[in-house]
Amino acid sequence: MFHALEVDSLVMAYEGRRVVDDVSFAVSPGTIAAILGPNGAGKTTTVECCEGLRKPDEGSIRLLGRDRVADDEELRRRVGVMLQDGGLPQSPRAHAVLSHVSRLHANPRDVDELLEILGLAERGRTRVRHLSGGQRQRLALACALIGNPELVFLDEPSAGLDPASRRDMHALIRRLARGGTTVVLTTHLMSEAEALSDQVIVLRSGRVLADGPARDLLGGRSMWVEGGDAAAIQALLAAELPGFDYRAQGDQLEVSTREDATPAELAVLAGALDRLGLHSVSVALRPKSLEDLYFELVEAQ
Ligand SMILES: Nc1ncnc2c1ncn2[C@@H]1O[C@H](COP(=O)(O)OP(=O)(O)OP(=O)(O)O)[C@@H](O)[C@H]1O
Repeated sequence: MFHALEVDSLVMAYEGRRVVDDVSFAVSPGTIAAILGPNGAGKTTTVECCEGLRKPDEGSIRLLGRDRVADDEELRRRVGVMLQDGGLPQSPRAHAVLSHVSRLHANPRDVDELLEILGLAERGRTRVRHLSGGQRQRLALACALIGNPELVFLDEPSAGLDPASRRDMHALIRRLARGGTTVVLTTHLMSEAEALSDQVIVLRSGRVLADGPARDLLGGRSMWVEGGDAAAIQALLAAELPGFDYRAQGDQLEVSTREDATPAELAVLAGALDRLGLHSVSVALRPKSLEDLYFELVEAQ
C-alpha cells in the first residue's frame, strides 16, 4: 500500500541517549495523523527528521514514495512545514513574507487568495511583529501551504489560539485533508487530536506506545457525569468514592476505571451522587476520551 509518510526503525541519539528509539509508523495519503506524547517524548525530533531538518542516526524515512535524504530537493517542493514558533521574520509585512516564500516554489498558490482563505486579507500590510499571536500562527500556516504541498507538517498548529481561532484552524486543516493533502501534526491537546485526526501515534521516551485510529484505540468505556459544575462534583466524588479516576472536561466529568467501566460501577456512582444530594445530574456509560487513553498509556509505563 502506498503511504504518504513511512518512518521505519528511526533512531536518534544525543550523547549516547536514544531520544528516538526504533520508531516506525506510516500515514495514508489524504489523512490527518496526530503525534502525541509528554514533553521530551521525541515528537519534535521525529518530525524534524521527517522534515529533513535533522539527519537520523539510523532508519529510513520515505515521503510521497521518495527517500527523505536522497530526494531532498524534490521533497522540499512537495512538502510543507509549519514550525512551532512560526520561524517568521518580524519586520516585513505579512503579504511580503508570503510573496517571498511563494517565489521559492514552482507552482505557488495565489498569495491574495490564500490570505483571504486564512482570514488575513485585511492584515496583508501589517508588519509581522504587529500581528496577534493567532494571526502569526495563520501566517505561518500560509507559508507552509503556499507551495501547494501534498504533505504538510504542523507543529502544534493551534498553540496559543483562542477557541474561535482554534475552531477555524481545525476547519482549515479538515478542508486541506478533504482536498487530498496529508497532514501530520503534533499537539498537546487531546481534544484537538480527537476532533481532527484519522490516526493517533502516542510516543513516550522515544518509543511508539500506540498507533491507530483513535476510535480503535479507545477500547473501553468511561462513566460520564453531566449537568452540573464538573470541577465541584469531581472534588465531592473524589472524597466519596476514592477508587475511580476523575477528569473534568468542560462541563462534563469523566469517571473511569483501569478497564472497561461496567453497569454495576455506574450504579455505584449513581448511589454516591444520590448520597451527595446531586439529584439533577445525569450519568451515562460512553467510550473513553482520548485524554483518558493517553493518561492510561503514558502513566502505565
Ligand atoms: N539538539 C539536542 N541535543 C541534545 N538533546 C536534545 C536535542 N534535541 C532534543 N534533545 C532531547 O531529546 C529529547 C526529545 O526531545 P523532543 O524535542 O523531540 O521532545 P518532544 O516530544 O517534542 O517534547 P515537547 O513536547 O517538550 O516539545 C529531550 O529529552 C530533549 O532534551
